[in-house]
Amino acid sequence: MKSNITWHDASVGIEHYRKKNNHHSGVIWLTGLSGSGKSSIANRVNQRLFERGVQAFLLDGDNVRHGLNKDLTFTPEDREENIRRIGEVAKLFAEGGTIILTAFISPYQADRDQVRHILSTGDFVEVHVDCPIDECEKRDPKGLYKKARKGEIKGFTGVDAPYEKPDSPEIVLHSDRYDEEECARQLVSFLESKGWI
Ligand SMILES: Nc1ncnc2c1ncn2[C@@H]1O[C@H](COP(=O)(O)OS(=O)(=O)O)[C@@H](OP(=O)(O)O)[C@H]1O
Ligand SMILES: Nc1ncnc2c1ncn2[C@@H]1O[C@H](COP(=O)(O)OP(=O)(O)O)[C@@H](O)[C@H]1O
Repeated sequence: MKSNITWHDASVGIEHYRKKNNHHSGVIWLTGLSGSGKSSIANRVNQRLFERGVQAFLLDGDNVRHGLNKDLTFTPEDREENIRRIGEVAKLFAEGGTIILTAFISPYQADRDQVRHILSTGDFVEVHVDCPIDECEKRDPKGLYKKARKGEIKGFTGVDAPYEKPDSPEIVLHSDRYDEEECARQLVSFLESKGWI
């Protein structure tokens, strides 16, 4: 597979982009149950960064599954491949100087670790959007828990498929205790404290 493929180093690299943008670049990886608030929080953070002139971009679960990953299902193997591809895409964005926010359930620690390890140390921020399943189920913004409880969706995360909480995330957002605005504020101030922005 790997033979006949040559790596090309570009003359403009990650440090040039960072210098031009005047901020760090890397991957802000939000993980959590469906309905925990990943998309809402990531969207607000992206908006805040944009308003500050930061080169930021949001990759969101449902949208990626409509395009790049539309061939993938929700088996453990396909979720792994989903996260692997997203990780590679996120890495390219980071190399181009962007702060990329991703909002995927990404239920397996090993898959999240794999993404962490393809990035340079410190360039991957694992964000646990922590919300108890009963609260997620109460919100049920897309009616999917209802369907899963009725058996109309099989292998739904938190119902009949696992969610492995992050072992050591860089930050935990308690989206059951704090509203969207406050969770977004906490994440932005974390990025400030790390000198990313
Ligand atoms: N079986 C099953 N389990 C979990 N989620 C399901 C399932 N089927 C469809 N959906 C919808 O797909 C969204 C999750 O896609 P992800 O790409 O984030 O999932 S994963 O990271 O590969 O596990 C998820 O979106 P969010 O609610 O935004 O998390 C659901 O809307
Ligand atoms: N603190 C909070 N953070 C994020 N979303 C919240 C919060 N409190 C309530 N919500 C609501 O919960 C729902 C979460 O949906 P969504 O952002 O799509 O979650 P996910 O992407 O994790 O599936 C939205 O309707 C949102 O308005």
